[in-house]
Amino acid sequence: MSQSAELPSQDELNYVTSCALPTPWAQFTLHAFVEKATGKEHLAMVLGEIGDGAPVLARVHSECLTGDVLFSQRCDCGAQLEGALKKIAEEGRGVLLYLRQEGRGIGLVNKIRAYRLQEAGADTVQANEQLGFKPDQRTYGLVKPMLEQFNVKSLRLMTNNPRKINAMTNLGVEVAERVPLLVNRNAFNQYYLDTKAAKLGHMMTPLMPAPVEDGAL
Ligand SMILES: Nc1nc2c(ncn2[C@@H]2O[C@H](COP(=O)(O)OP(=O)(O)OP(=O)(O)O)[C@@H](O)[C@H]2O)c(=O)[nH]1
Ligand SMILES: [Zn+2]
Repeated sequence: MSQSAELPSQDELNYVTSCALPTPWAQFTLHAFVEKATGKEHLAMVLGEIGDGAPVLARVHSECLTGDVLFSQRCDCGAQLEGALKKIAEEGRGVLLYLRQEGRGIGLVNKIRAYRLQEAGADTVQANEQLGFKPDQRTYGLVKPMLEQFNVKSLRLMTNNPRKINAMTNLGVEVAERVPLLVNRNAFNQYYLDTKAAKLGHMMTPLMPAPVEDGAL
């Protein structure tokens, strides 16, 4: 996505269709969008009446195929995805946007390259930089037109990432409340989570300054 994608515009996105999506926790409605510039297919999972003006429990989730689908313990993405859907189901109302910006925007193959550099000693930020990328290449401009589709203007946003909250505010999407989403800290991802807290500003307490031991991954 270009910088101009930060500007809210329905012109960037086609709303296509929807279907029922039963999950272990609730039956959501799955909505499909196509980004005009890239052809990328973005998704929204909706539960309950979200267009009534009251702040909506929401997760803006960036694709992580390894964590969301392949059960990777290197990160917290899969557990955050499940945790967010469970919370929405418990309340009976909410939305999860699934944005196709894998690997903080560098793509799946490059993320695997970055993981290999991390096995050689780089942290998650250094690995991106060694590959010539910014630590986080993501943009959130599509969130605005996706939410407009459902008449949602205010979020109770499940995130630990202050830059995501700022991005929403800059788009004109109100974050009425931040809901922490601290799940699945484990031996394989504690250094990654601590690096996110120390270098990317994520709101979680760094506990382990030392890197993962050789051979742990
Ligand atoms: N480049 C890169 N991307 C990663 C790495 N680990 C996870 N990701 C990607 O990071 C994205 C998730 O970002 P996070 O920083 O974990 O979380 P966040 O979405 O910014 O913040 P939260 O809302 O608190 O979850 C997904 O797109 C993952 O594929 C990594 O080591 N390198
Ligand atoms: Zn992940």
